[in-house]
Amino acid sequence: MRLAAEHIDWKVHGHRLLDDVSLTVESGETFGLIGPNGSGKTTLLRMLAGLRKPKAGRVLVDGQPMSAMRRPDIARAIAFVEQQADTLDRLEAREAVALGRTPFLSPLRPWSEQDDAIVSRALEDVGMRHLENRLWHTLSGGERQRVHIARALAQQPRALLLDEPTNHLDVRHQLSILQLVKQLPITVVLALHDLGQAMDCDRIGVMEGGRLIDIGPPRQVLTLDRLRHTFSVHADLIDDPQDGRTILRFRHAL
Ligand SMILES: Nc1ncnc2c1ncn2[C@@H]1O[C@H](COP(=O)(O)OP(=O)(O)OP(=O)(O)O)[C@@H](O)[C@H]1O
Repeated sequence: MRLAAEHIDWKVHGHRLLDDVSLTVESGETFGLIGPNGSGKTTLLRMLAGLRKPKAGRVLVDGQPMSAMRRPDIARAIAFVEQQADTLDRLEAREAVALGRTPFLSPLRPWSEQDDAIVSRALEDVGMRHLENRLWHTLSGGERQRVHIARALAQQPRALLLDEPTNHLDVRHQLSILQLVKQLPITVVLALHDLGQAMDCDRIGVMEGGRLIDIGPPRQVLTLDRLRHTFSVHADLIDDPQDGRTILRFRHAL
């Protein structure tokens, strides 16, 4: 699914949080959104997920204005894993993931074995099958994060939006979740703080003060100048002799 933002503005109390943001994420692409704290990444993701309507500009889903789409159609097409996702206190992990099937259920289309299989697969994909009967409040931060991701996967969306998905994860799960989402044949937009992880995206966009100031392949965008001016760090780019890939080495804050 192709997801686009056209000249999006968003203001709160006269303070402009998004300023004329235009962006197209192609079908099947893994797109990383990076930028310092407060630069507008979450706000933009919420617009792309249809949770907020832009004050000016529009969001397009396969060329169709999102504002003309029905809510259930948006819910079936786009899954969003937020940074501070809801607590699901009285639910077991499996029940929480099963919520991802909600947009597909109706009196004419009740819960089926197929839904069960999709939920099991999603739990498997995030390495949470063995904890599927655990109550939400007994899960660790990283386990909860993986349940949220599984719920989004169970939705079988055509676009998956993730706000700092690796935040609470240990290094093994960071790598496995990123590998997993990158392999998905769907459109993925990730807000990321780890610029090393951003290096693995197909393209990245840089947010600064509510504006999308650069967009392109990671190596082209993450220049030493960009790291200095937008992220206020002094870094070096080092080529890994083993596979030729670029490693970021952060030296110090400016
Ligand atoms: N409802 C709101 N009212 C006022 N200010 C808001 C509101 N929502 C967000 N902001 C402000 O808008 C700016 C952008 O916030 P946003 O959460 O989109 O940034 P971000 O790039 O995702 O940041 P982070 O990396 O810290 O998660 C911040 O300065 C934030 O304080």
